[in-house]
Amino acid sequence: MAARRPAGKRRATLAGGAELLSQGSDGSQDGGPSAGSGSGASHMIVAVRIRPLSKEELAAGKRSCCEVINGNTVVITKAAASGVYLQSQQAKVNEYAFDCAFGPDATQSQVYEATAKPYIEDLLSGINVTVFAYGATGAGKTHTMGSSGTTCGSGGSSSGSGGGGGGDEAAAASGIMPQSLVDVFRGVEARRRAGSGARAETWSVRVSYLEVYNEQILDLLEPGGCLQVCEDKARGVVKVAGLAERRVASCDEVLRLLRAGNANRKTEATGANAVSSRSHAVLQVSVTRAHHDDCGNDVVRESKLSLIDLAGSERASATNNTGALLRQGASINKSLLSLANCINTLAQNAARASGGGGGSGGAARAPANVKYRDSKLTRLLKTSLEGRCRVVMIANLNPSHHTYDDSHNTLHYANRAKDIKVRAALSALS
Ligand SMILES: Nc1ncnc2c1ncn2[C@@H]1O[C@H](COP(=O)(O)OP(=O)(O)OP(=O)(O)O)[C@@H](O)[C@H]1O
Repeated sequence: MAARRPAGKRRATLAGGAELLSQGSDGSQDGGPSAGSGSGASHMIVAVRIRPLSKEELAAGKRSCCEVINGNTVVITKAAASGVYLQSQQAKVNEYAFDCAFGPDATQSQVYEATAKPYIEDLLSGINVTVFAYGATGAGKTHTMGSSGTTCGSGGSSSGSGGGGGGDEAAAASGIMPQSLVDVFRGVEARRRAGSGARAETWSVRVSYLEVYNEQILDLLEPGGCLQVCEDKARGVVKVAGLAERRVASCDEVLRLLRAGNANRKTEATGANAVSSRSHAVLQVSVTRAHHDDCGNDVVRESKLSLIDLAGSERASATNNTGALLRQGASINKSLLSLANCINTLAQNAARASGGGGGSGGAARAPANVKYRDSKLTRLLKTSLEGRCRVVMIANLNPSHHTYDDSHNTLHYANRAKDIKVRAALSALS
């Protein structure tokens, strides 16, 4: 389903040393997840998912303003105001092409298989992988990520048979998180069996779960005070000091932790969603492989899968929020705005590095400074966005013509994100 990449790619280097893969002069895009494996160059995969209108929305007369064509293009239409004569008020149709796009009938497993699934092998080879869901409030991010923590059944057990058809079906119905976890444990188990010979490999999986709420980082597994982000520049890693990590042996165990963590997560009923996530939630799954090399030295390699359910972007006028909800909304929007700014700067730097403009007027200029420090969210995502990582962004849309502006903004945002190129590298040895 992902668009394939034609030849003719160019490379450039970002501030901070991240290597970018620039867009071809013909505007062609790099390949989708299926194109990336090992430590080769790849870009940020951007997918769009349009959720179905609910019965209530249909009964209230809401109609869809966007559709998917050709498996990768979203067409969004702004209806003309009735009885208008001005050109500016007439119907507008815009088209945006992505790596893949899913309409309201797409299943959870179709979305997973075309986005995150191909990168699980990369994770097990030592490459960091980040998947995040973006979109307005009520657009379907939590549904897509499966972050409400449904079961993955016996298919997710690292010590199980690897079969567990019923469990697999349950996971497949439950979004990116459970489906990724099933494949992580299955892959670890396969490698454990294959590597249990001469080199005495050991594998372990640990998880942490945090939220960024009102610009504070809070541990969802062991609630307490606010935590600080710290950066190990030498190793190019960002860490959260004091964050609890639990060693886990199965997918079901992770989902139990996820459900317990969700009980601590901030959700509220807003004007736009009855159960609106008011924080950005980050589930990190660290996979560690330890073995002896040919000289008998201990070698430890760790890679992280970061699964992120962002809080919804929202317009105060649409949500009718007041007081604390309004302040939360402002904080959510601030961090999403700083994420958008980082994405814009990275995209401009990529365009400049390729001589493709980005406002530079031709000659390549030094890359602009990317303002990761503007929010906790961008500080956390720094290493994910600037390279050494596989990144998947799934932009979610509520198709209602009432939320046209939100959907159009989301498409615009996702379209910018398409231009960020990241290069995966084997994670630093720990
Ligand atoms: N693909 C889908 N198929 C069926 N129902 C969906 C789909 N996506 C979302 N929904 C439903 O739409 C509603 C809003 O979805 P969800 O809670 O995932 O939105 P959200 O983007 O996470 O919102 P917020 O940012 O406010 O937390 C929920 O009732 C959810 O079950």
